[in-house]
Amino acid sequence: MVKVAIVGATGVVGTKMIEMFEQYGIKADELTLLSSARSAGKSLQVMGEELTVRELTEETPKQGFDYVVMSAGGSTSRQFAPLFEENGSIVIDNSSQWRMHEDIDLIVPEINAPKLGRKIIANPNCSTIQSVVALQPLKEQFGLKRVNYTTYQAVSGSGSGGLRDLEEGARGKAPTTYPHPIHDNVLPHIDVFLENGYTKEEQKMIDETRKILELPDLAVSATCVRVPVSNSHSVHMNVTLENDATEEEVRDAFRNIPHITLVDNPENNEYPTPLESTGRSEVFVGRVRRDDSLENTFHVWCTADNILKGAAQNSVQILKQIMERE
Ligand SMILES: NC(=O)C1=CN([C@@H]2O[C@H](COP(=O)(O)OP(=O)(O)OC[C@H]3O[C@@H](n4cnc5c(N)ncnc54)[C@H](OP(=O)(O)O)[C@@H]3O)[C@@H](O)[C@H]2O)C=CC1
Ligand SMILES: N[C@@H](CC(=O)OP(=O)(O)O)C(=O)O
Repeated sequence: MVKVAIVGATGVVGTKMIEMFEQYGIKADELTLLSSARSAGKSLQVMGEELTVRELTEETPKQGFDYVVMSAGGSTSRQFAPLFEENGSIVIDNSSQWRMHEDIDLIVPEINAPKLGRKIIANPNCSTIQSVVALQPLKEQFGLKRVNYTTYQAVSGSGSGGLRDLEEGARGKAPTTYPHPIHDNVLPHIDVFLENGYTKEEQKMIDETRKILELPDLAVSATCVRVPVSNSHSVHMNVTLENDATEEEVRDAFRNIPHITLVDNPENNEYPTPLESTGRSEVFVGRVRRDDSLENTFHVWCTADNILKGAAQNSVQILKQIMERE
């Protein structure tokens, strides 16, 4: 009897998580949907069945779940993930709370697998996931020396509040999630500002890239920007390789990888866009070109569905990876 719980089931990520369970054929004999008191009692359709959402309380972890997938924010994960772990559950956590802890695995299934030292497994930051998926073949074929990211992040990354600010902002309503209007605007500000002048989102991209790619000394920098796009993040990567390559060799590194789609025909106006990435499982790359201002350096443009590959899909892939191993 396999018991699975989804915490944050009513959120933007949680709702997609339910769809991903179906798509990835996750077999649960008992599925429990959890939220805060706000949504408890609500009904959600899961694989043709109506399930009632229940409130997550300190008693819930004692119910003996085998697997728990959490996407309910950092403070909920901080409080509850260890309680689930103590009660024997394997927890896949979508928040940034545990990612950089030394004994916590930070997993992108196309790149690495959990060692399961701890029963909490962290799902990386959304912009980082799509970026490392694109960087991995370059690392394998040419070696990586340096990466500079600039992101163009969709409002769905801020959950239902971000989507509301964009939609209602178009009708002149003041924002409640962002400090400035996002409609007709661009904000060089995602997550909180740190003492070093970077935002936490930028620092997450730097730290998590090094951890996932197992390159602790990789030179990485990032500027993260919120744009008035509903869904799918775009990342511009300026990548310096250890060994030089031609533009075509860099493009070839992306070809024939099932989870990467190369779209790079500028002569026909063909390149990845967030609109085309939405609803798709792969990471898209294109606009590959040499950066003549630095040795062995290339520009790569990358888009992906931040709620799918950046969150729900990656978490469910981790769950499947673990279930198939056990
Ligand atoms: N990998 C990544 O980069 C990403 C990670 N995330 C993570 O997932 C989280 C949720 O994102 P998203 O779905 O977009 O946000 P939403 O605001 O759309 O949804 C939040 C969900 O969390 C639930 N929740 C909030 N507080 C509690 C609580 N105390 N106990 C139980 N449930 C609670 C909400 O329940 P209710 O309906 O009752 O309010 C709701 O289901 C983020 O905060 C982030 O940590 C999100 C996007 C990308
Ligand atoms: N920060 C991401 C979403 C998110 O929740 O990220 P994290 O899990 O790293 O806090 C965005 O706003 O697009």
